[in-house]
Amino acid sequence: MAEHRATVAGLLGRTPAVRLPLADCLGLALAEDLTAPIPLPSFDNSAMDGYAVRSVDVAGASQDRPVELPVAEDVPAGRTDLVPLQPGTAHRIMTGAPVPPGADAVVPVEHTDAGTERVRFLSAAAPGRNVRKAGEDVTEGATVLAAGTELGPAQLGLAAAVGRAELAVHRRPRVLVLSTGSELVEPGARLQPGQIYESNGIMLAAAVREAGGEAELLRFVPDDVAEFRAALSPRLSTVDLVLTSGGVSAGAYEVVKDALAEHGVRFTKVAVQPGMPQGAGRYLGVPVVTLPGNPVSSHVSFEVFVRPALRAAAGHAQPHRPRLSAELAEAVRSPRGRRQYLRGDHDPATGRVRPVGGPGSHLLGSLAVANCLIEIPEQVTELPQGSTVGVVPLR
Ligand SMILES: Nc1nc2c(c(=O)[nH]1)N[C@H]1C(S)=C(S)[C@@H](COP(=O)(O)OP(=O)(O)OC[C@H]3O[C@@H](n4cnc5c(N)ncnc54)[C@H](O)[C@@H]3O)O[C@H]1N2
Ligand code: MOO
Ligand SMILES: [Mg+2]
Repeated sequence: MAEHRATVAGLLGRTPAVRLPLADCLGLALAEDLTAPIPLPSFDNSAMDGYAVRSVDVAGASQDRPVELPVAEDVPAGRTDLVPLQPGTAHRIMTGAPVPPGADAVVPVEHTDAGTERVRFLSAAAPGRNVRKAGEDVTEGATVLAAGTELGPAQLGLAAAVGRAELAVHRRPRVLVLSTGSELVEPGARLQPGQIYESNGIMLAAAVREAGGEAELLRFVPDDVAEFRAALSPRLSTVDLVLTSGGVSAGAYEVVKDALAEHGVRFTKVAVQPGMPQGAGRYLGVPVVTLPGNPVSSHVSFEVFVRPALRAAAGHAQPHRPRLSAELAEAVRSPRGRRQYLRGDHDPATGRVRPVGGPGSHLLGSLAVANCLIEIPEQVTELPQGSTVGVVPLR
């Protein structure tokens, strides 16, 4: 299990760094430490709409004994010429506008009569009140995001706030998803007896994209070695990974195994259920991971082996999904010797998880209503209701 995971992870190198506009960086991993060329805030500014004052000038002001000052300047946000505040005067100031030199507090407009020529203060203000100090959030030169950080909305906002228009990020890994099987038919077409609709390709391509990769999908490769190689070869030069589904177990017509084993791709049985038959290696120099064809096996083994490897290749410092502990809502049994990934319904509110569907790796219906995988270790055969189990939320 751990060995196969390491093999798959070892196949993929980091994708190169590229500079992209911020709007194209969502979900990607930073390829550089982001430092702040300016502090944040970049200048002392007002937290409130009101009046900038010297706190000593409004000391003792109250509802009953207002203090009145002349309004010498009007400072909206965006005003760039800073006029110092003279003692005994006030500047009308708006939220985000620069606090003038000489002022040490802002009195909110609600604590005044809102005058424009002269203003009456109905309360005092301690020094520093409602002033957002330069650098109190981010100091100039500080590393604000480390390389490997996933760029979400807040991280992109911060990059813009410190003045960056572009960032160096790892480009998305390019994955060719190739589903094999002579029984597979395009969804929407008429099914002959013995045929099924192709579903792994669309599922795996979506999983690749969800993991942060780019997917090219090739869906109807028949169980024929020559046709399989012919489909694969012209695409090898443009992809970082080939991900196949089907044709890897023990029967006849195992097209993936038959086409790739002699080229050095290693096929093994991994002590995991679902997802036992696996293959990994290089075909003509290009990393290949071969997933079993049963839909649940395909999905789960993508989650367990491929997703973390893809995310690590894309530069993510945290390639794994978070793993939680939860309380089993019902007892489970598990065969010895293979780590089980049961499909589960996890309720974060109660911390309880209930297995959904059975262990069969064709049970796509129950996979689709599950929101997590429940991990049962290899040596565990029975767990009573109320046991603590590891849970990997899938969405
Ligand atoms: N004698 C043995 N038989 C099997 C073994 C074994 O060890 N000995 N392992 C079983 C396990 S476990 C799995 S998992 C499957 C893996 O099979 P393959 O990877 O060879 O996949 P196929 O035989 O091509 O297909 C299996 C199953 O999945 C359906 N399938 C395949 N591709 C798609 C697709 N793109 N969309 C929808 N459904 C797909 C296919 O029709 C089969 O029903 O082998 C067991 N057998
Ligand atoms: O490993 Mo198979 O994936 O048990 O169904
Ligand atoms: Mg097979």
